[in-house]
Amino acid sequence: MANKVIDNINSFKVSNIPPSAFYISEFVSTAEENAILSNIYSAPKPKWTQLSNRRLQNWGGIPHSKGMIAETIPSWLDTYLERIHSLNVMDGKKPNHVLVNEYMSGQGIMPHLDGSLFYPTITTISLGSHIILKFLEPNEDENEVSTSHAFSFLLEPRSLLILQDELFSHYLHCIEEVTADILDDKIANLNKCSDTYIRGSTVPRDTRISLTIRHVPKTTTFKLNIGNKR
Ligand SMILES: O=C(O)CCC(=O)C(=O)O
Ligand SMILES: [Fe+2]
Repeated sequence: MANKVIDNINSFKVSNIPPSAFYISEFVSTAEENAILSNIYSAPKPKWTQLSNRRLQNWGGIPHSKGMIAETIPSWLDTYLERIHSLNVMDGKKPNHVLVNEYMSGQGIMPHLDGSLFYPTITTISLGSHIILKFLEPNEDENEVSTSHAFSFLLEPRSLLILQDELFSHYLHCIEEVTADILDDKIANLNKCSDTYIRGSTVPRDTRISLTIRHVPKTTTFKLNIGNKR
């Protein structure tokens, strides 16, 4: 299948929610999905970092508040950074970092903000399984930290999600630790998903790999002075 042609990103904007989210279903083809998954799963074991509820891989370097020592991103992965770069959603900056997260069915991620280190655009490619990404509004209560469920996105396998503005900086996001998702009224992008996903139905989860693709500022590269006689 040929690449999806995207000439106007605004036609992918998710409506009726605060700014800004763009959702592109079938951003990568099934053949591309299989190729990416096979490259991720053929990485050596030490490439994985095991957390208590999921495991991850870093590509492009380890981000740090002082910057990042840039590592070359292999071409099987860089293709997708180029494809996202061509959408021009990062102010001309090329994405240079990929966080791979693996979630088995029943695994998730706690509510969080991604933090100011990353340029305020997050892009996520989902592979292998759908998932529901929940957005939580922080409540203005000085005595108690609490949130309320604002809306959700259904992230289909092979889709791309782009988050900016308040969806980056104000609303927390999380993935619940469940083995099946109910497609409830809170899902804001269902009209942009395949019609196999029917509102009200329950969809079992499989293992999902996500690629969170971002621009990390302040990168440096190590320069080796080999044979430098003085
Ligand atoms: O897997 C996802 O879609 C979300 C991952 C995430 O929120 C993060 O890595 O900060
Ligand atoms: Fe996040």
